[in-house]
Amino acid sequence: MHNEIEEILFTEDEIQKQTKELGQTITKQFEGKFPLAIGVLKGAMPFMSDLLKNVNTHVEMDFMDVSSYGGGMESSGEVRIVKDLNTQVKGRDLLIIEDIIDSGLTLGYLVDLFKHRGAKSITIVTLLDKPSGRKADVSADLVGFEVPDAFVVGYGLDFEEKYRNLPYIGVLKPEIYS
Ligand SMILES: O=P(O)(O)OC[C@H]1O[C@H](OP(=O)(O)OP(=O)(O)O)[C@H](O)[C@@H]1O
Ligand code: HPA
Ligand SMILES: [Mg+2]
Repeated sequence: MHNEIEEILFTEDEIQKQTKELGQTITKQFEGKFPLAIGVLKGAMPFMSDLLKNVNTHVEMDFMDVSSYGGGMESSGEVRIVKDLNTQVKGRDLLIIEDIIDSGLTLGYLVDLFKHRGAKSITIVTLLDKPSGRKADVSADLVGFEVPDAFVVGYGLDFEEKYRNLPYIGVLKPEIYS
């Protein structure tokens, strides 16, 4: 698996350090509130797990499974709900947790949906931001790292459902996806 990676962009240590800082910021922002932390499956799972261990105030957790890449490298442009929340968002402070914002179509869809459902506030935290990919006018409130215009894998991010279990973020060797 590791020999299929061309370059490591962010090491496990760098991710852990950044995650700790994001956790501290979120702690300050939500102290005394009881936000609903929404992990966007599947990609956000490792980041959500590490991030929330660094948040020192009460949070409720829920998950939404949406998919638009179907395993490949291009968004179909159609966001499909695979699993909805179990929790009502009306009147709640939401913390949406993403692994990456690329075209922004996934996040744009979720923000519209949660506004429509009557969320009190929506805060977005993403481990990675790829501004060069943007098609929808959305941005995160908190960003771990900015990534260049490349398809990245690891730490939750997949190519054809593989590489999510890498402990770092990297770029695949071209022969893997060509
Ligand atoms: O900004 P966008 O272009 O919409 O891309 C970002 C979204 O795409 C990926 O999810 P994907 O649909 O691949 O599902 P997965 O998390 O199960 O891999 C990623 O985890 C984000 O949720
Ligand atoms: O660069 C990416 N890698 C993996 N999944 C993704 N989903 C959107 N962009 C990406
Ligand atoms: Mg994916």
